Amino acid sequence: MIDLQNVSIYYGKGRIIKDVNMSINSKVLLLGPNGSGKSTLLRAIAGIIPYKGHILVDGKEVFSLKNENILSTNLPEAYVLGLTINDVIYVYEEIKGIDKELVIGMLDKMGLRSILKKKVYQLSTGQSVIFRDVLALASGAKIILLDEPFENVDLGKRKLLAEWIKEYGKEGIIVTHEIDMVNYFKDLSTYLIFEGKIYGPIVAKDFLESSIVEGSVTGNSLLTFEVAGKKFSLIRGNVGRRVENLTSLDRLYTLGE
Ligand SMILES: Nc1ncnc2c1ncn2[C@@H]1O[C@H](COP(=O)(O)OP(=O)(O)OP(=O)(O)O)[C@@H](O)[C@H]1O
Repeated sequence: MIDLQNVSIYYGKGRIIKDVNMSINSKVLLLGPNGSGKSTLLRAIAGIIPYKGHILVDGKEVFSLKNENILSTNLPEAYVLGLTINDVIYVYEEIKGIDKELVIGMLDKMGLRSILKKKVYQLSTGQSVIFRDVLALASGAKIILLDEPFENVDLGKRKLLAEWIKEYGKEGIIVTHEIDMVNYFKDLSTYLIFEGKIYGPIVAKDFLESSIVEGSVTGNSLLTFEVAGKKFSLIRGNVGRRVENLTSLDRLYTLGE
């Protein structure tokens, strides 16, 4: 269970995350446009950056969790040391107990067995994203935080990756700014983030099937949110612009009627 209580995050004097409260005990989507604070929030939940308020993971403040409970797939040491993918898998198996056969099997299914002998810095951007996704998913972790897991991943590989994301880990947050990808997760609860404030949850299917109108709509509203001082509502039916037809999230709040 991830419990955020009055969480604010600052970079210098700028408050990027603004007094967020949310409780998560399943897998959820976190959607928001560029710069809205998605990665910042995820980093704080992972215990990487400081925050104000409380972030409790299964009742414990995230800062107090020991390193061995947390698996990061950032791999900076692997870059510096010139490790191969095989080396990294070996190290994670020895130290973190990840399922080596599962990792290799997943890479195989992605058509990426050939990367095993490559050094981490030799991977293409998409290969690197897939490898890090696979490491996280095969880690056996109960809670998995994924920041843009589909970025630079071929369209043909996205479906399989989405299936694994649904299958592995009991709880977690999947961050994306791609509305298209929400189609793979129609049953999941979805949170929206705009200008550091969280709105939701709304079921992903309802989100896709809703229309956006400007202003606060009572009665018919699935979710109301605020961007730059203006209120917008997601409503059922085909009154305004359908969310599923939008290509990107920044258009969501500029299309109010
Ligand atoms: N280290 C930092 N120092 C100062 N400001 C930062 C730092 N990292 C991020 N920011 C700022 O915080 C805001 C939120 O950034 P964040 O990376 O969390 O956004 P995001 O929602 O993940 O965006 P994207 O979809 O583009 O990845 C942005 O305005 C960004 O410029």
